[in-house]
Amino acid sequence: MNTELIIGIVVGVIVAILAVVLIARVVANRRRISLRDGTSTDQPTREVDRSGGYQAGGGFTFSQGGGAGLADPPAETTSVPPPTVTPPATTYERTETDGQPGVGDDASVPRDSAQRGMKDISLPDLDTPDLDTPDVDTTGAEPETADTDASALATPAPLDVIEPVDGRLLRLRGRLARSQGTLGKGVLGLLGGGDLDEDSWEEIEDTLISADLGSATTARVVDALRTGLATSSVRTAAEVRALLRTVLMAELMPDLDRSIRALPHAGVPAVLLVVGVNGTGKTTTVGKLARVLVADGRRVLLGAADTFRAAAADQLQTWGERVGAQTVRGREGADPASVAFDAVATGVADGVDVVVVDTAGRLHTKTGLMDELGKVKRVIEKKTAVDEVLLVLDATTGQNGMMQAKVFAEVVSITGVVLTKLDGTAKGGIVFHVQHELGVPVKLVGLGEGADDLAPFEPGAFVDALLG
Ligand SMILES: Nc1nc2c(ncn2[C@@H]2O[C@H](COP(=O)(O)OP(=O)(O)OP(=O)(O)O)[C@@H](O)[C@H]2O)c(=O)[nH]1
Repeated sequence: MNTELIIGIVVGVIVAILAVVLIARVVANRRRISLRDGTSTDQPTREVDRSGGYQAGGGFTFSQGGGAGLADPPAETTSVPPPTVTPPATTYERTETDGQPGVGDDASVPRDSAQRGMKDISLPDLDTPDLDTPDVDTTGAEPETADTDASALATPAPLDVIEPVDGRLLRLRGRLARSQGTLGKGVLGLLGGGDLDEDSWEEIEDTLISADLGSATTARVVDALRTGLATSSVRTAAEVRALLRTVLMAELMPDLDRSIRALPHAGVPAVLLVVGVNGTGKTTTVGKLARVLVADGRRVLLGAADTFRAAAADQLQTWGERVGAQTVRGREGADPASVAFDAVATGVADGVDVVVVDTAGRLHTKTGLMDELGKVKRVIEKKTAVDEVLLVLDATTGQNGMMQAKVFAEVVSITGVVLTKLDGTAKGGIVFHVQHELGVPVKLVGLGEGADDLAPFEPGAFVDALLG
């Protein structure tokens, strides 16, 4: 046997031994992963921000639409540096006091209103000549019973000063602190707590489910974590955190277009329809969004198509007066579609940049909701396209919120989600769930009752806040 052959055999044996050792390590890692030999999660290498640390780096991004549901990319974008103005403490009446809002049979009647019954909700007569009128200002079209009133800047209320300067999101630090507890600390604690056997993985699954990630997302996250831990040399708390961050980021679909289609196009205003169950924060969100748009130099008109509750229109008008946005409202109990139509017609005639229409979500059957919202959208579209349909979901309602989302998604084509009250829940996981279920991005988050407590949703900042 010559020397070369011997060397070849020796090298081959060494390579084979190394391969066997490597495979054995991977298999062993899959079975048992211990993080004890690294830095413990009890002693994190980075300083934990107990405040929650939700700090989106950028501002709001607006784009041109051209009709809700169109896949065209935005033609123009602009960023608004977030204002730092500290708003006056403003609290609005909570309409639900005895349970979570819902759609269908579980939707409860608000204590302050029962003005409009289901008999008023009928399918629209799309051939109504008034609604087909191309320009309400020249023809005097007045659809149905709208009896609208455009109340504008003439109101005596002083305008809010909304300064488009940095700092808004810094002020929102700490609002997600409770979410961290469950998702971030919970999962990181389990991952770093010692040997990961099947019981540990079940606990991790339970933690993710209880944070409202939903079963499908939870299964994917757990699978990705198991694979990541088995195939990489993750040992320290920092490495575990980095792996969890990567896995959660991937689940948040960071590449989705989260710009708000609020810029005018082809000489007509952008139209945003804001929908959702009563009490989720629709009117508040419309008001907060109007402030951001006005701060960006846009002329904004608000449409109070929530005619179910008189206080809702008052509330919206107050927001409008504070920021200098015109409000078109109807009389109590008026046909919401007519009010929406009048608002959009007024916006077109006045040459505003964006019309934001607030709607009622207080309907007791899915059919009623479908009739009303479908009608509102169709009637607006007789005037111009609806660029954005924002579904407002209350993050504190958890799975009930998901059920609402599905019902609304069946009724109108949702283009974005606003998740409110994230400041008051340990269930931030609904962000993951809702995006996967609806296939539309969470675009905005509400992090408090204050006028400036609305933030653009940024996956990276959100995950960082969850992980602490
Ligand atoms: N903590 C917190 N509260 C919020 C947030 N957004 C709205 N709210 C509060 O939620 C309550 C309901 O808000 P509204 O804007 O009236 O809700 P709505 O969906 O318009 O309700 P209806 O007009 O009854 O259909 C109010 O007390 C708001 O201040 C948020 O992001 N965080």
